[in-house]
Amino acid sequence: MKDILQDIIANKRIEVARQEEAISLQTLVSMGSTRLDLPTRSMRAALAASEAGIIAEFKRKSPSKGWLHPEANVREVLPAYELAGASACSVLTDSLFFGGSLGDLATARKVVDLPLLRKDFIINSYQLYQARVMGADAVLLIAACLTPAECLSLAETAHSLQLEVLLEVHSQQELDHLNPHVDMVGVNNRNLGSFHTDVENSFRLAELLPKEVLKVSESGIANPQLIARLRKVGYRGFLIGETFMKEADPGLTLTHFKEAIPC
Ligand SMILES: O=C(O)c1ccccc1NCC(=O)[C@H](O)[C@H](O)COP(=O)(O)O
Repeated sequence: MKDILQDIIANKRIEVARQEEAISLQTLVSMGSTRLDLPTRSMRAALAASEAGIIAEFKRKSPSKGWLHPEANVREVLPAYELAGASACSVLTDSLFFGGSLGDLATARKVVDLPLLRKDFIINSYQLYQARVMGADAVLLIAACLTPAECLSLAETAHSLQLEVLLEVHSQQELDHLNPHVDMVGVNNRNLGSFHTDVENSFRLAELLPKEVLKVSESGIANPQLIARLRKVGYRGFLIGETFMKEADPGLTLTHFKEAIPC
C-alpha cells in the first residue's frame, strides 16, 4: 500500500526539479541571504551544553494532524521559543504537507541566534545549498527516504557546506545509514507510514546507537517527565513540534513545559 512518505517524496522530486530549473545553483548561491563563507552555529554543541536540549519546531500543519496553527508567524514564534530557552529550532520548509517555506527559514535566521535545523525531505544536494543560503545550521537526512550511499553523499556535501547532519531513523535496520559525517542521530517515535507514534521506540533503540553520536528523540513528546527519562538513557536532544504549535502561544507553552522538567 502506498503510504504518505511515498507521496511526500514523489512530490518533492517534482518540486526540487522545478526549483533547479528555475534557479541555477550558481544563482541560488549568489542571491541567498547568508554567505557561504560565514560560520554556522553548532546544534550538536548547543544540545550537548544544555540541561534540557529542546529543539522547538515551527510547524503549521502535519499529515497526521492537519492544521495545527495556520496563522503562525515565524517572526513571533521563533523569538518566543528563544526567550523560553529552546536550545535550537527546527523549521519545516515543506509547503504542501506542512504549510512551511524556505522563506520561513530565511525569516527565522533574521530573528533568532539559535542553531536552525532545516526540516524537510532532502533527496538532492541542491536542497543542501538552499538550506545553507537561507541560514540553516543543520539538516535532517531521513533514512527511510534514502539509500545508505545517498545518505553518505548528502552528508559529505552537507559537511562541505558547514551544515551539521541529523540522521533520522525509526528502526534498528535503518542504522545501516550511519556514516562518519553524521553528527546526531534522531530516533523518530512516529512511523512515517502509519503515523503510529510510540515514545518507547526511543527507549528500544537507545542502547543500539553509537556512543559518539549525540542522540535526539523525535516526535510525540508531550510530557516534561519524559525528557528526564530519556536523558537517563542517553538522549540530549528532544524535537518537539505539535505540543507547542497546537497552542495559541507556542513560546509560553515551551516556558511551562521547561519549568515542569524534573531536575
Ligand atoms: O508530523 C507528521 O505528521 C509527519 C508525517 C509524515 C512525515 C513527517 C512528519 N513529521 C515530521 C516530524 O519529524 C515532526 O514534525 C517532528 O518530529 C516533531 O514531531 P511532533 O512533536 O510530534 O510534532
